[in-house]
Amino acid sequence: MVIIQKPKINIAFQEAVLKAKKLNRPVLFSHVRKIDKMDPLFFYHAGLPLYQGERFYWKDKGGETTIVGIGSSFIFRNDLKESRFEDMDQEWKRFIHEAVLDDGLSEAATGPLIFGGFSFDPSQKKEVEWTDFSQATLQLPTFMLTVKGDNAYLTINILCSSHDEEDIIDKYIELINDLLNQSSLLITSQTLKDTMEIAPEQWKKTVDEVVGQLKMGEMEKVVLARKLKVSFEDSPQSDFILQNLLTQQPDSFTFSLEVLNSCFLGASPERLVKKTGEEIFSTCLAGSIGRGKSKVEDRQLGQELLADHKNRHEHHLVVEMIKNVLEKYCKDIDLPKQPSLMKVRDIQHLYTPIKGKVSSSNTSILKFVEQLHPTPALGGVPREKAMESIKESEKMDRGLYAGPIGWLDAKGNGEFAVAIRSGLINRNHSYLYAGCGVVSDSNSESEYIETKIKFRPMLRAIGGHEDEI
Ligand SMILES: C=C(O[C@H]1C=CC=C(C(=O)O)[C@@H]1O)C(=O)O
Repeated sequence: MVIIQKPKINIAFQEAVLKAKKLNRPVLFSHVRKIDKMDPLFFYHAGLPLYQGERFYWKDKGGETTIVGIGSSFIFRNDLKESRFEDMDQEWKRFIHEAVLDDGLSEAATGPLIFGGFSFDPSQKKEVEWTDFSQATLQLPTFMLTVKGDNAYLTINILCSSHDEEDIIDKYIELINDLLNQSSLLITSQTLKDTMEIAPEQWKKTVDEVVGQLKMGEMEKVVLARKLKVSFEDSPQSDFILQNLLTQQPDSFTFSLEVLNSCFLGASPERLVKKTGEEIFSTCLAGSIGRGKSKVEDRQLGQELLADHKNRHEHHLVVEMIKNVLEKYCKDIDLPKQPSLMKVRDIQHLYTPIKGKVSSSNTSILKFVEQLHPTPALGGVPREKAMESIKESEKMDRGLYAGPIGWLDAKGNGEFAVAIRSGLINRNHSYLYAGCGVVSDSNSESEYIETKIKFRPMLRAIGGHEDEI
């Protein structure tokens, strides 16, 4: 059963081949077509086993856009500490400038785009479990499904060389049809062997020490994180975890980035930035409390959070910083005066959305990512001192946890979430991460409990139970 029809190609393809000849290097040919709607997870799963280690999944928070990539036509990596955002932006611009786009549809989130993540702190000493990732790792998928509302699109990205024949496109279409025809959504679960909190007592002591420094006025806020190590009988499949995240955390950004033998995935409530033409959206999310067992208790907890001085202070620092960045590049800033509540399954947060209009619409989203990361929701205030404190006191490599994860297209539009409520799968192990904002009146025991709550979404999704920690 053929699912996707062969295109009537195509002058554009011939143009790409001619360009490759002239430039004497491969040139990207990108073709987009509308297809019948399908389950994005089915598409992701169809990438196995051929494209194991070369897949990604992205669903935005409102569920308006889902983008899934299988196969990697090109992988952009960067390990430079200071300039990774700027370099990535330049490299992508150069690459896309030479490309030949056959995208008459030209819808956002279709056509050539790169998806991936940036590490939290490139100056942190890399731990072995993060070996497969660079400080910036973004994939240009070979096959990409975009689902927006009732519409679905397939993008095919081919790196053409001078001697490619036109029928290469037919071969790609045959391949994707074969993969889809052979696939089913039979996803196997996995058995957890062991769950281990890494040095929890030491972590509490560290929080106390940092609180001491905050009281002396050395800093205003530091976000401290810790990790859980989980062992499995066999190497866990990201498909299973992703399926769980999608059903268990429907109101979050859901992402998966498979690279070689690793997969980084999660369900984050926090947008870092979205850019659509001149419109910029960001989110201030900081200050947390659990969910109530009843509606009444839940509402009471929410009111308690809204009135809590410590949490309001933590939140205010994030609002100020994001506002300052947006004011540098945008006009018509829209910022509510008071935070509201964002409720997800296990936790509720203080939440302030912020938007503006960028003065120059060809400013790439990566400019905003560079300026915003890390906000004080993940780093602290002042930024540099807090980053040093995190590096010194956490004694772990956050890797992509708490970093920006998302996509950008040929026009520099896109969306990045903050990769929290996330974890890394590496062979038979999984590493889950959770952190919390520490201010001068923080209490280490309450912060510890807060991180326990923040582990829950991933722990549940990998097949574990919250009582295990
Ligand atoms: C650092 C995390 O959460 C951040 C985002 C929202 C609320 C936070 C808080 O209340 O501390 C944190 O700043 C995490 O989930 O690992």
